[in-house]
Amino acid sequence: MNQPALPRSMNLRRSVLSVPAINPRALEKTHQLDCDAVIFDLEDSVAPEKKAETRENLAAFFRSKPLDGKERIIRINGLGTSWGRADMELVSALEPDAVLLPKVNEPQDIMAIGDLLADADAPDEVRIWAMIETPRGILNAAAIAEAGRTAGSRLDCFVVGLNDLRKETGVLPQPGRQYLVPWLMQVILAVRAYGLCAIDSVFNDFKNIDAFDAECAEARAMGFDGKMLIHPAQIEPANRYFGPDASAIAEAEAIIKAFADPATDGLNVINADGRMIERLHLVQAETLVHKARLIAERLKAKGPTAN
Ligand SMILES: CC(C)(COP(=O)(O)OP(=O)(O)OC[C@H]1O[C@@H](n2cnc3c(N)ncnc32)[C@H](O)[C@@H]1OP(=O)(O)O)[C@@H](O)C(=O)NCCC(=O)NCCSC(=O)C[C@H](O)C(=O)O
Ligand SMILES: [Mg+2]
Repeated sequence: MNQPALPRSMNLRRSVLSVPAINPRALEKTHQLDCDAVIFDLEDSVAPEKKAETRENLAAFFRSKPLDGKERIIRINGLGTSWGRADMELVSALEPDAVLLPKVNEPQDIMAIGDLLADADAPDEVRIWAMIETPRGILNAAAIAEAGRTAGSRLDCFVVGLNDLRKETGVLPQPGRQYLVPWLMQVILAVRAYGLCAIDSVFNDFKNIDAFDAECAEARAMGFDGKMLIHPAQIEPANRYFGPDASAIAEAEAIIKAFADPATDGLNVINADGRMIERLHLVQAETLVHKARLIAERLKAKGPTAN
C-alpha cells in the first residue's frame, strides 16, 4: 500500500488551546479567541471531585452555542480510570470533532476507543487524537500510528505531552529541549509514515513569550503542524510560527505556476532560475497554499483584528 504523502486532515492546527472544562468563564472565552482548535479538558486540569460537574458544564456549553470555525476536541480521562467510561458517554452524546485519549501506550488503546465509538454509532467524522506522553507511548509511536491504517480507524493526530514525559523519565526542562529532541523526532517520523498530524507539547511558562517564540520556531523546524497551548497569550505567536509566511506563499505559488505550464507536461523535474524543483515540491506547495487560503478566509470572516 502507498504511504499517504500528506496528513489525512488538511485542517489548520497551528494553535490548539486547552481549556479546563470545569471553568465556564474560560469555556465562554473560546468563542472570541483566534485559535484553530480547542481541547476541552476533562483530565489533568480537573480535580477528581469535580469530574461529574465538569461533564455537566461541557454538555451545557456544547448545547448553548456552536463554536464556529474551530475544531472541538474533548480530552477524556483514561479508560482505566473510574471516569473514562462516563467521559466516553459524553463524547458519544456531544459528537465533537475528536476525542483525545491521554497516556496512549500501545495500539490497543486506540482500538478500544474506536470500538466504543463504533458501539455508540458515533459518526465517522468523530476522530481520535492520541496524547503521546509516556515512555511506552514514545517507544511504540510507530505501532500506534500504524493502528490508524486499520479499517475504520479514526486516528488523526498525535499530541506530545512533555509534562508527563518529563515526570516519567526525569528529563529536566531546558531551553532547546536537547535531550527530548530524539523522542520528538520519533513522533514526527511515526506520524509522517502513516499520514497523521503532530502537535507539539504545551509550554508551561505562559508569561515568557520570548521563550515560547523560540520553542515554536524549533517545533516548526522539526516538522510539527502546531502547538498545544494553555493560555490565550500563546495563540498569536503559535499562529504566526506555524502558518506560512508571505515569502513561503509566494514561492509555493511560483512552483504551482511553473508546473501549470504545458511545457512541463511529462516532466518530473524542472529548472526554476537555477534551482531544481521536483513534482514532490508541487504537492508541498499545494498544501501550503491550501492552508494559506484557509487562513485568509478566516481573516476575511473575522475582520482586521484576527491573526
Ligand atoms: C494557567 C492558567 C491557570 C492561568 O489562568 P489565569 O490565572 O486565569 O490567567 P490570566 O489571568 O492570565 O488569564 C487571562 C484571561 O484569559 C482567560 N484564560 C486563561 N487561560 C485560558 C484558557 N486556557 N482558555 C480560555 N481562556 C483562558 C482567563 O479566564 C482570563 O479571562 P478574563 O477573566 O476574562 O480576563 C490558565 O491559563 C489555564 O487553566 N490554562 C489551561 C490549563 C490546562 O488546560 N491544562 C491541561 C493542559 S496541559 C497538558 O495537557 C499537559 C500534558 O498532558 C502533558 O503531560 O504535557
Ligand atoms: Mg499529560
